[in-house]
Amino acid sequence: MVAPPDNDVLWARDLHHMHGGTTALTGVSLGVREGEIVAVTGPRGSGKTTLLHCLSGQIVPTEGEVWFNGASVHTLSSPSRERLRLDRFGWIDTEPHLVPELTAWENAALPLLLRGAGHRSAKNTAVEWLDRLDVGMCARRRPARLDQSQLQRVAIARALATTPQVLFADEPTAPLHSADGTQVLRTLTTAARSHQITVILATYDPQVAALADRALSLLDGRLSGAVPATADSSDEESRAACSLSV
Ligand SMILES: Nc1ncnc2c1ncn2[C@@H]1O[C@H](COP(=O)(O)OP(=O)(O)OP(=O)(O)O)[C@@H](O)[C@H]1O
Repeated sequence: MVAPPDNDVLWARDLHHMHGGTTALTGVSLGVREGEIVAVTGPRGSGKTTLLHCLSGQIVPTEGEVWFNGASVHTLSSPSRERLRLDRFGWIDTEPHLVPELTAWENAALPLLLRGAGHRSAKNTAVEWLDRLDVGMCARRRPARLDQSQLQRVAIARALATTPQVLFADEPTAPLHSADGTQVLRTLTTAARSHQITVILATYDPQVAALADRALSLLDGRLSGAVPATADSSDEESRAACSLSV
């Protein structure tokens, strides 16, 4: 095995992955620096979700290596990968997947409680993040009483509450309408920048990718291009505006 470069928080070499008989990734290599926001773009079925699952240790690639902070992930046992995900990574899915019996703040506090945080401190942190995501007023409501946008904001608060070293987001704004999705994403990227959280963001939407520092493009499981994401001046303005409150 070849050790990764020192300045990459995440590094993958020659990833191949098969789902049964379907090839999902073919020879993908990449490095991500600490605090970087990287968009993984590509059409449906191009391998974005599979790449995020391999990088976050949810699945072990059929071939290839994944390294986090200079340590190999692909050789870890399943419980060690689970521990790594709980301690260092955050995950935002397309669907929020909240626990229906818990209130919004209890959902947002859950990863902190699983890490052993005290009840009061976990609640305070969860409520702070709900406030930042404009759903503080929903803190005591259960998921059944929240709309789609509020549910996804709670899921994002839950992912950010632990201040993960790397946050993986798989089409996080797909269920939201365009303006709401853009606003949620700007809040997420601004929060990540101000807390030095590395973000790997899968999206098929070029406007979403434009909020990242850099975009990688997948096609049929292969990296087909790496381009600097082009943020326009209104994005820069909104980043500055959001940084005041997040
Ligand atoms: N669990 C699975 N079983 C069988 N094939 C799968 C499975 N998951 C993904 N695939 C296949 O692997 C390929 C890559 O899928 P993947 O979900 O990673 O792509 P994607 O770019 O994230 O697509 P989408 O945007 O639709 O989620 C596709 O051909 C898909 O049909």
